[in-house]
Amino acid sequence: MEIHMPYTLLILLFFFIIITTIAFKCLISNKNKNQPWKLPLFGHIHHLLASPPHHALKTLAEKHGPIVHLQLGHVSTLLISSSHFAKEIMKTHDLSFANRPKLLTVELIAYNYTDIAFAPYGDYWRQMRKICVLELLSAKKVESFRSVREQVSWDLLDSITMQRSKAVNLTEMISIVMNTIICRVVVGRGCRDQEMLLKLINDAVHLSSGFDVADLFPSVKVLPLITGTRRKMMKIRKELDKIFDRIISDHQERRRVKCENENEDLLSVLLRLKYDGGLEFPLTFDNIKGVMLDVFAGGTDNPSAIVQWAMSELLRNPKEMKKAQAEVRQVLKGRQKIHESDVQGLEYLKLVIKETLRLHPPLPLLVPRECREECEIGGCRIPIKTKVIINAWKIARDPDYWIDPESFIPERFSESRISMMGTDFEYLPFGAGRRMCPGSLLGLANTELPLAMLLYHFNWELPDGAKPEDLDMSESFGASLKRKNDLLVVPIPYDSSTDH
Ligand code: HEM
Repeated sequence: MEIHMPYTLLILLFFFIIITTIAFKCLISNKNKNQPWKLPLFGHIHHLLASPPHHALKTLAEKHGPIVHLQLGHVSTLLISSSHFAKEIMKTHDLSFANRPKLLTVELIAYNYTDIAFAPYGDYWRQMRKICVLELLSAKKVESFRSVREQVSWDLLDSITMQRSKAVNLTEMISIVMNTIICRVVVGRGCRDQEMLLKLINDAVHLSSGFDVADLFPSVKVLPLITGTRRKMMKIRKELDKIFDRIISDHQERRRVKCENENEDLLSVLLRLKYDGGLEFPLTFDNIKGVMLDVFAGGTDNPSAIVQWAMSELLRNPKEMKKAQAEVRQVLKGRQKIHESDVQGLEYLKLVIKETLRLHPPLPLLVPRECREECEIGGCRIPIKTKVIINAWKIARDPDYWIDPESFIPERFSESRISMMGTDFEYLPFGAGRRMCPGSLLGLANTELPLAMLLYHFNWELPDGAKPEDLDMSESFGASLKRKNDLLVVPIPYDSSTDH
């Protein structure tokens, strides 16, 4: 049922929230000072909804300490902002925090939590995670899509070259590249309704950030009806479902004629597992759609954001840009086309990506966890169902762990052994522990080749003679941490003969 919001209802709702807010006054306890704080909640929610939440939460942590208990609406939330407490959550007590919170927005969109990212910790999640790690996103599987990445990167080269030194919208171009790669990885070729699919997923993930009013007041059942969240999510869900159904039936039709030696795309793997049987939880079509949703959501926007931020940082730091270009040009020695094997030797490029992930992690607050067994963190008892937000973005800019943390210095990783794979808790672009990202290999492979290609074939300038320091670096918090404004740049084709 849809309720079209009459104003009186809205006003009533507003007062209801204020009253419950006052009743639930936000208890913020600073564990460092061992002193409870009481602050009106509404101001904080307003800040969270108004500015990028990782910024607002950083300010909160600076004021109240690295472990803060806050009542976000009706949701009891633990905010973690230090490497020490991140390790407590994701290593020492990983099992106690292996759940995800239940969000109405996710329930509506992620096939009732039967995807992987939001499935509750338990046997079903373990089965799906195993399929993910062994069958869908293993190093061998990622490697098998090498030719897809090469072809799509070469197509990008052609479309930029055609612009003949006019300004190009790199944001749009990179998004298309990532969309195309992930469609071919999942379906074996371009998806029907590709653009619409990705828009819907983007809208869905944006609404599922956990900061939607309906998710902050889950016990107010009428809220999603009044705010329109339920209507919006149901609309997205219906459209998405239709597209996924068409993709699956097209795919089954095509696969009736099976070609020998053809690389198995991810949907083929899932359908094989469905029909071969033998799984403790036989896969339904909804389960398959849930996994596809995760792969599209994780595999499109995140790598796209990394390439855009890396290019933005290099444009703002010409010395580092020159160094990255010199490396790839030296390795390729004037060859016409870049291949994935060339990327293996690009040490500086990898440092650039690492430093980009430090300053601009696509998921700055990771994916929230939820406490499933009572435990003690920093001397506090954490009850079951407490939601946990880890501000990985703040930790990765903390002067306690990083020298000159706001500056882009890829070299900082050259001597350091800090890994991005969840063992060093001051640097967590892919999270850590049992629920760590299983798609890091695919995500990085999809990032490295297009970035190397951009650096090899072109020199880059900002339009209208703008200076590096003029480049706007504002962020927009959504499905992933993106540039607020599209990245417009002028490509100058690089002529290797001028180097000699
Ligand atoms: C390269 C960019 C990527 C980044 C930075 C990234 C980051 C993350 C982070 C921070 C988490 C939460 C980890 C935690 O809770 O500790 C996560 C979870 C997840 N990611 Fe990624 N991701 C990326 C690419 C991908 C790709 C390409 C896929 C799939 C094709 C993917 C699929 C997932 C899934 C399924 C989860 C949930 C795992 C679970 O709950 O068991 N990600 N990702």
